[in-house]
Amino acid sequence: MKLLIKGAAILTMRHDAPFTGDILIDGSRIADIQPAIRDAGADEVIHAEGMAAMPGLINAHQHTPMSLLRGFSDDLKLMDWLEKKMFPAEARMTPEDIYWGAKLAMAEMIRSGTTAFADMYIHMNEIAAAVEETGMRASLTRGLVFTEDDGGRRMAEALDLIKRWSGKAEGRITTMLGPHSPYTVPPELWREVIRLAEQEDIPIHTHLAETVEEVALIRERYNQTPTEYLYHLGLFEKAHVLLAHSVHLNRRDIGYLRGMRGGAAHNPVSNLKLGCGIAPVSEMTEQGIAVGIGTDGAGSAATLDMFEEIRAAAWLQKLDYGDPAKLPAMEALRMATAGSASVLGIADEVGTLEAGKKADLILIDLRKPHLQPVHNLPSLLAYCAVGADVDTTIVNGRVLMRGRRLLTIDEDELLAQVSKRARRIVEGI
Ligand SMILES: CSC[C@H]1O[C@@H](n2cnc3c(O)ncnc32)[C@H](O)[C@@H]1O
Ligand SMILES: [Zn+2]
Repeated sequence: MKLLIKGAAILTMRHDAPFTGDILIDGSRIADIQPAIRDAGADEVIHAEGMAAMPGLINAHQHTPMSLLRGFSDDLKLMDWLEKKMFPAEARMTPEDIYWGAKLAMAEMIRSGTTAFADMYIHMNEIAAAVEETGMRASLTRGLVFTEDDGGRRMAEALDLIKRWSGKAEGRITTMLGPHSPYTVPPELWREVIRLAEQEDIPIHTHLAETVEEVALIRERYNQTPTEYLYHLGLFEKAHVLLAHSVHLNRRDIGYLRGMRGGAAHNPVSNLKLGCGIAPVSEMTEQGIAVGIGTDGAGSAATLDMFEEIRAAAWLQKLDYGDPAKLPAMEALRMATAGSASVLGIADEVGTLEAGKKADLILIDLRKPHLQPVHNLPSLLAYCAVGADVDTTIVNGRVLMRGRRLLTIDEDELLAQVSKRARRIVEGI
């Protein structure tokens, strides 16, 4: 199947300068990308004059089923929010709830231009099934919270996920191991996970240094910063690691991350809403550490619109330094595409628009008052666009949304399932 996109304003992310041109997709990959592609023998043509084409956004840290908990509990400190509200609600979620919650998140992501995401949660078989059906790309992780002995059940589930789903759904699914954080997993289990990750070459997805309370707790327990603690366990040397949040890192901590495989997933809106702080993403990138952008779950972030995150990331760096030159538009867009792809370990395949790469891309309709005139395309996309401006979403060469109509999800059925399940889960909590 050959699909030709004609006349778009193309931002490849490999080069800074946009150009007007055509993109030829053959099967799951980009076959050609040029100012004009003639006689390509395409089965289908999308006329994209007036639209921008860019790589699909990659949400580098998510808990998809938490979309069921959106708006249920806000304005609390992280630990209160997790322990008093989220954990009790999650304990009530059935595998079917997880499936529909994940699908709700995927509908929102496809609608707002996200083509791939990294997810950490429970009941991962149901999430994997939803990924297979919706056509998205995902890195899936069974979250491991070892607050009490569970006889190794959670670890067995984590390994089962990896065995069952790595490389599945036409190669759209990858997997990681997911020790939740330095404060919910004891050192002996961290050692076991790191040993396994090194031995089997499995990446690790974790939360790091999200709050000052976490920093104080790890200081009290181990007399180290959270980053120092994981460094001394050998984490950054032995595995590819996805570090969600990474807010409270000092200069020495950033030094421990230099040369690591993977990188940090910056979650600016969640950090703002939970009052956590501003992650030192400019220092990290200056030190050669890859940084991607994610939303965190909709329970903390509110929406899964990556355009909001791109904007928040840029605003926060400018504010933090009192310098509007910090995190310019192009760099913020690159963070949410190529940066996230590096953190997920899929940068060879996605994150930029290039012949030979997987065809994960979006078309944004610029024919709107808030997106005119087009003086500078990266500036419009980073500072003015919203998820609802996305017209078309393509993953692995397959069109998942066209003209804002979802093609792999029955939204009426989805919304009916979600409303009845969400009410039952939170009742009385
Ligand atoms: C065991 S699956 C993942 C686990 O993470 C919880 N979670 C959601 N948001 C955050 C956050 O910002 N920091 C730490 N943990 C978070 C979620 O509720 C799941 O229980
Ligand atoms: Zn999280």
